[in-house]
Amino acid sequence: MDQSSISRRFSLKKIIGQGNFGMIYKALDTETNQQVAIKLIKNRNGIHELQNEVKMLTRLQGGDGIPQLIWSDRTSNHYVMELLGPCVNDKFIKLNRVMTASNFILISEQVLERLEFIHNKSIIHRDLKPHQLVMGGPKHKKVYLIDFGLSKIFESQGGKHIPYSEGRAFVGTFNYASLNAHIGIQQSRRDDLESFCYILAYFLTGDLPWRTSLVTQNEATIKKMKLSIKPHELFGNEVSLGRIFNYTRSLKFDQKPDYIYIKTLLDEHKKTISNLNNRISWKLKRNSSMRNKDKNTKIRKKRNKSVIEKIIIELDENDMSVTQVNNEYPEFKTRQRSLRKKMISEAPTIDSLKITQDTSCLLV
Ligand SMILES: Nc1ncnc2c1ncn2[C@@H]1O[C@H](COP(=O)(O)OP(=O)(O)OP(=O)(O)O)[C@@H](O)[C@H]1O
Repeated sequence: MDQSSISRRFSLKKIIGQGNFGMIYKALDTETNQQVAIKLIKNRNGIHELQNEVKMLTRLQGGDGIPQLIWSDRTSNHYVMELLGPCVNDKFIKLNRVMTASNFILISEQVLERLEFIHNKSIIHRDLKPHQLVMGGPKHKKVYLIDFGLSKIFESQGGKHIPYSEGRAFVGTFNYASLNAHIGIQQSRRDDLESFCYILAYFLTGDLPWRTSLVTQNEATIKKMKLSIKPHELFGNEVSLGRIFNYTRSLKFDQKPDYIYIKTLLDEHKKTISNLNNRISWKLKRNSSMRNKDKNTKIRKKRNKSVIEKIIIELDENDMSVTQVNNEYPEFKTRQRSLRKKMISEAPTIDSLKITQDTSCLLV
């Protein structure tokens, strides 16, 4: 399908999200009369990530909690996918970073399932963070994993794992990256699982040890803190969660994680929860036994941040929660240059979006 037919088929409505690379638009698919989401790169530098994302999503199609790809083209600066609901992190922030114990376990289990699925498809995510978890499916009750722009295939069809290497450029997000990612070791399945642990700690306690002050919000300090971090500093008395962290840190570079073992540890945590719901719900009941906030007051650090500091950290207005990608990153550097050149010359820019008077947009 060429650019003109896509402009006839999809009518852009409004911006519903944006990240480093892309703008996400809500749009109407006039062929099916369905609401869809269109990811359009902000500028031509994002073309590599977009192309990579389409490749990964194509491989992952059909997976539970993976956005359905509706339209894509190798040379285009956008692709169309199913429209999802609110971002889990936005919901969490709106609730003053308090998550019910029930939501916590349901979300954790689903994220683990997504990771096992993508790993079984030979893909590592490499940029896992709460911002990449979006509610979707019927009544928005399911957790979807999004943003595969930095993902990578870690094994060949014959099952040969990518080789261990050091001195890699950092790729990912400082607040949630594994220690090895900071050190420059080639990432593998274990790194996704370590990021998973940081997400768990963030949802459980409302913060991460390096996220509590602007003084610690720099890469060198985050890396230093991750070097010596102990499970109880992340998870307090939640021993089974701490054991997940220890396990992920013990994994060898090319080792297949034992997802069943991790699930067993999540189950142990689950047993301590009363009032367990079977579906994720964002209606916060004032029932202390359901609130991680009350359960984990000890590890919720006393927050005596200044108002400005609080705003900067909580809105993730510093770079530590923003995806970092080095333009010199080898994978993007070694892409077929001819194809790259072709895409860059053909790809329309965001300027080619015309906003019509009724504030809906059209791709022209
Ligand atoms: N299919 C979708 N339906 C609804 N909202 C979406 C969809 N995809 C993404 N979003 C929203 O848009 C936001 C940005 O999307 P995404 O993370 O893919 O962009 P990005 O530019 O790759 O971000 P990053 O800077 O993390 O790399 C998400 O956090 C989410 O809130």
